[in-house]
Amino acid sequence: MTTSTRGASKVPAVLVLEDGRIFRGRAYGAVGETFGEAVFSTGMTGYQETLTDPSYHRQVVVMTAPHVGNTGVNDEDPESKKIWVSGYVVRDPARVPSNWRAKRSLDEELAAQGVVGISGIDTRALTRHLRERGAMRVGIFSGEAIADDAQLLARVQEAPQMKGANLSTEVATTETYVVPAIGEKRFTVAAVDLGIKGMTPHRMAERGIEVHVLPATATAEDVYAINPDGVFFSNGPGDPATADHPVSVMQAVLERGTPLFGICFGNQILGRALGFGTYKLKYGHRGINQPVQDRTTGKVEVTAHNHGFAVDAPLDKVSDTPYGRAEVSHVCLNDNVVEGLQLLDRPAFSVQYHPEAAAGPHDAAYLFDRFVSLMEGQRA
Ligand SMILES: NC(=O)CC[C@H](N)C(=O)O
Repeated sequence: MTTSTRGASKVPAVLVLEDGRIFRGRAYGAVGETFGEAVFSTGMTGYQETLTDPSYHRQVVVMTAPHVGNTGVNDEDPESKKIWVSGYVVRDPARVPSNWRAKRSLDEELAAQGVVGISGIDTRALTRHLRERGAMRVGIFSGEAIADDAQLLARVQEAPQMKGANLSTEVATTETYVVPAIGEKRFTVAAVDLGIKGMTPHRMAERGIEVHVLPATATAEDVYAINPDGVFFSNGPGDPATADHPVSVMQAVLERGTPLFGICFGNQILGRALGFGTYKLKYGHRGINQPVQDRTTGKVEVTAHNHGFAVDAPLDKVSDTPYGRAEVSHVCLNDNVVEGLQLLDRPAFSVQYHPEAAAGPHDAAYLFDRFVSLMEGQRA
């Protein structure tokens, strides 16, 4: 393991928000420039899993935890093959990473993957700004990329918006691959990859499921070609209002009544498939400490979130949909945002948060068992 002290970089860097607010600090990771949607994560641990979550594609993540990089980077925790965040913002990077699994420092890893970051800025003030004004476009510029403030601001204002962005095919697999069941194989699941995290098929494999991970462009024929016991729709980046293709595939699955489970983007797609709308939250939910109530049991769980959009469905009544009755099964106790949906007449449900929870609490792991029960029910 190396003990790089690059965390104390002297290269100047500047962060420019689209509304003109500017923060000055030092380069962290790669030196250069980057653009994205500024969002904050309240997770105090699990930065490797955050960085490698494909749902963060085109987002610049601000860490509210003041110390980042303390445990370095290992080869076991990534959720995908690369870092997906488009930029990274930290208050006080670790100078000397220390952990028995660490292979290199976070600063080195960001630099090696060409991810531009900034450190040494007041992340608390930045987070409060985003919470008050809402998530917005941002640019980070370091070293020679720094120019006149007005020029940088103009470039940030030209960057693409997250609203209306269709991004799944930019992050998903292009070839189907199979994650084998661990132990005895009990079920086959077709998982439509819209930006899937590695832990999700793993949580299924642990329950005897052989998971066929299909590209985001998979058709209903592709799904049924593997003769699945259940169909899964993953998390993923972008605006669910653009996900017309997965919505139509999901409608075909609902039509046939195959057990169906969706996570995050998958929940938004179920919402749309049932005829509900989706909308952009002011600043979203990102972190591993969000309280959610499972209204089917009354239990409250602490959960991992990463979403900037949400489903617009009534909380207080059962809705009639083309696929039978549907209800909101889970709700966020901070702000009453819809966190889960379930059908009452067909074996289908979804959650807006992350029961695979890496990093994070394991309170919601029971949802994978619910999916298994639906598949068992279908066989009985
Ligand atoms: N993690 C996810 O699947 C995120 C879904 C969607 N891109 C959102 O921001 O709400």
